[in-house]
Amino acid sequence: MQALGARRAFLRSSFPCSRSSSSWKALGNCRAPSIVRLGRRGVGAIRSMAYEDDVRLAIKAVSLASRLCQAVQRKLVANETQAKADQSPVTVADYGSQALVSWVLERELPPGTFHLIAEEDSEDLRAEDGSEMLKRITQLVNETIAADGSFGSTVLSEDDVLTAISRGDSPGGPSGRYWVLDPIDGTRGFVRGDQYAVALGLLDNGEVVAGVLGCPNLPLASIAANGAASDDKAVGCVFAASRGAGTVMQSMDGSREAQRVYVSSVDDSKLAAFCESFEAAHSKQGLTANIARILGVSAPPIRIDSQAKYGAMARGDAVIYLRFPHAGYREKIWDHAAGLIVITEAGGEVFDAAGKPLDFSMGRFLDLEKGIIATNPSLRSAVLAAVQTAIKEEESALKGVSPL
Ligand SMILES: Nc1ncnc2c1ncn2[C@@H]1O[C@H](COP(=O)(O)OS(=O)(=O)O)[C@@H](OP(=O)(O)O)[C@H]1O
Ligand SMILES: [Mg+2]
Repeated sequence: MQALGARRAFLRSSFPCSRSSSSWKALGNCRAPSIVRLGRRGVGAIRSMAYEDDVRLAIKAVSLASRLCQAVQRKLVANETQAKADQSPVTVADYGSQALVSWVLERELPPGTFHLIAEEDSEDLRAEDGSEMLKRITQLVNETIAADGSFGSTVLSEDDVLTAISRGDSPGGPSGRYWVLDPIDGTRGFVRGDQYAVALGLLDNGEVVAGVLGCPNLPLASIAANGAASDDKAVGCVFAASRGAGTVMQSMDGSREAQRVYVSSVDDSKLAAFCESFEAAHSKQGLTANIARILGVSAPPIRIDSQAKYGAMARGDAVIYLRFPHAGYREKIWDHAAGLIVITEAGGEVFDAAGKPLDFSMGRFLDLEKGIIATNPSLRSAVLAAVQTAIKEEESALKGVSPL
């Protein structure tokens, strides 16, 4: 059995102290919180300390998985893609990412406390024709662990990899702690060579309390549609947030220090930029264009795959996020858990088309009213009103009657 002291020692050796002045870095100072340092942040800051170790561990797990994904994306070969039952592409990286995150969390968390809700399962890999892919995944996982250097001479067997992937089958629910993982969110973007995210959230009694987004292909510089093109071409961002502690962004390779990021405070919707899914099949782009028209938004939409959108918005690249899946689609909690807290801790709000908060307490799915919206508090009521007007117009058009 692993002692808690040993776990803390691992986390500290994995995330050495930093000299940054950001409040997040204060959490990494390897000292107990003092009442003086908490200052006016008060109870919020105290609550955040409850998830300090969890966030460090999540950053470690997501960073490892992001490195595996980045390596695979850079040399993606055709035979590493197979069709899932729903026809979306799944690659060795999806499985490798899930295996790594699951393995790291299980290894470091106190025994009996690890529960994971994750997108992939191991069924296809256990079938006879999955054996080549399993071999390749195991090799990738072991290469990533060896290159990291902080796990000694650990080597995972194929069985270890299958077990780690299978751990993601938790049903979730309203009580207890659940980790929520999308090992590659935006698989289509990943395969296309565009944006994707490794998204890991933590639920405590049905609420998202911490989240980390690894965005290996996202530029560190702003991608705002109307911003000047940056000379900074570096990519690879990690966003981390926990309740009451704010959101930070750091570079994936550790070359740039973590900095606090904030949702834009723009309060005139005409000056707002909005982001949405890259894939028209994933969100109604006609509806979002109408919402933008009602709001007077003139900037073109920023279309990016995955929860990289939430990360980009958390640092101010866009101030409105709109997602309206076509009829019949049920949202999964792993597509929004990490992104939600990255946005809310950066000062934004996330809600559905009825203005209600998202409910993560009902298992693997979110049941919500028609869509997901994020923006800042100043724009909330205008955006919600525009969404509701546009939905009414859409419904009327479908019925062939005037909305008035
Ligand atoms: N039909 C349909 N409608 C709505 N959403 C769907 C649909 N199919 C898939 N998905 C989910 O969308 C996830 C990708 O997120 P985005 O839609 O934001 O990105 S993208 O535009 O697809 O690139 C994507 O996440 P991954 O499966 O992890 O890639 C899916 O969970
Ligand atoms: Mg996803």
